[in-house]
Amino acid sequence: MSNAAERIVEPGDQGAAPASSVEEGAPEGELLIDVRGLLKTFRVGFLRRRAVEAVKGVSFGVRRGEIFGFLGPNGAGKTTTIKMLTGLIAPTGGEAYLFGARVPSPEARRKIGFLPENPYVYPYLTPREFVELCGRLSGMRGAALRRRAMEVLDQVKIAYAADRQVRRLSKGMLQRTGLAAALVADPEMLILDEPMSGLDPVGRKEVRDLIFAERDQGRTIFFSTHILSDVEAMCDRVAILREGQVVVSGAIRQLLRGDVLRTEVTLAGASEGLLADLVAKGFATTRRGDVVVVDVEGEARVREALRASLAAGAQVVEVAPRRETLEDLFMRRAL
Ligand SMILES: Nc1ncnc2c1ncn2[C@@H]1O[C@H](COP(=O)(O)OP(=O)(O)OP(=O)(O)O)[C@@H](O)[C@H]1O
Repeated sequence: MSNAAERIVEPGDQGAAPASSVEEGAPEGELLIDVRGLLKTFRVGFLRRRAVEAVKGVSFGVRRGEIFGFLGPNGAGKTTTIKMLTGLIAPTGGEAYLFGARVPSPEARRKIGFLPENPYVYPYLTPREFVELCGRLSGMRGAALRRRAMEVLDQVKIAYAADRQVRRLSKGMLQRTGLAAALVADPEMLILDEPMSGLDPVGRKEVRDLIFAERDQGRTIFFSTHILSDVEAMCDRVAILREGQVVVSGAIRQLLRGDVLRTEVTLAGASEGLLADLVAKGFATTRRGDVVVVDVEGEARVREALRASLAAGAQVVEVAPRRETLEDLFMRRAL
């Protein structure tokens, strides 16, 4: 599929920085992140220097008020791109702008709350001390800082451990402390590198809700992940990265095919004879407990599967149309 709101980059296409980092047809709005043709090559090895092209001409844009997902498998270049955006490392080529200022920009950096991939939190500080320290580094002071620090610790549900030393916290608790630190200075935008990592299912849901709540408060959120369902459930727009390049970007609603791709027909009481007949007719069948699921492509084939099943005395438990998911798109485009 190709439409105006989707940009597809062919492998090897590392041309000059594009004139616009946002795909045609994307909603209007102030561009808070504007990445154009960003490149990063690392030199590795001591005696024989080898080049690792981590980011090979990445472009995308994030508008004010969006939740933007930066998606890609391990090693795709997400963290390297985020490090360049936040000024932690210098690009080898290309340009990136935050709030209209070319990075690295200390003024733009002050408007951002950043959660690194593995937040380093001083082990002998407590979450309260660490978050207050981050607030002080952002110019906050006194009672207002103390109040705000407790407020964000409470928001990320770590207030109960506010005075425990960080070295005694679990990975998920550390992640929450890092999130509180990103929020403390009331930033206009959050840049979160793998915010759900290390969290259990309840923790993931809480962080998802927190991201929605922050967006409702007017914050823009850019986060990286390799978890497709998080992106599908949360993001307005995405960029999918593979081997250092954006392979697909656009609005989730426009990227996913709205039409029915497949239908799953669930049968109870399907005899071995019926299963053999369905397989002979070219249907894929899977036994799940005491039911059988028949995977059907195309409406005419649904009727054929249903006719054969009913004629053989099976009971139809469910007929479920399946639309394209982000996982399907990812498989189609990113692998
Ligand atoms: N400092 C470095 N020196 C050499 N190579 C590096 C360095 N940092 C990253 N890389 C390489 O760059 C590539 C991209 O890594 P990066 O960490 O940006 O990927 P990622 O998409 O964030 O992956 P993950 O989801 O596993 O965190 C990888 O091949 C990685 O080994």
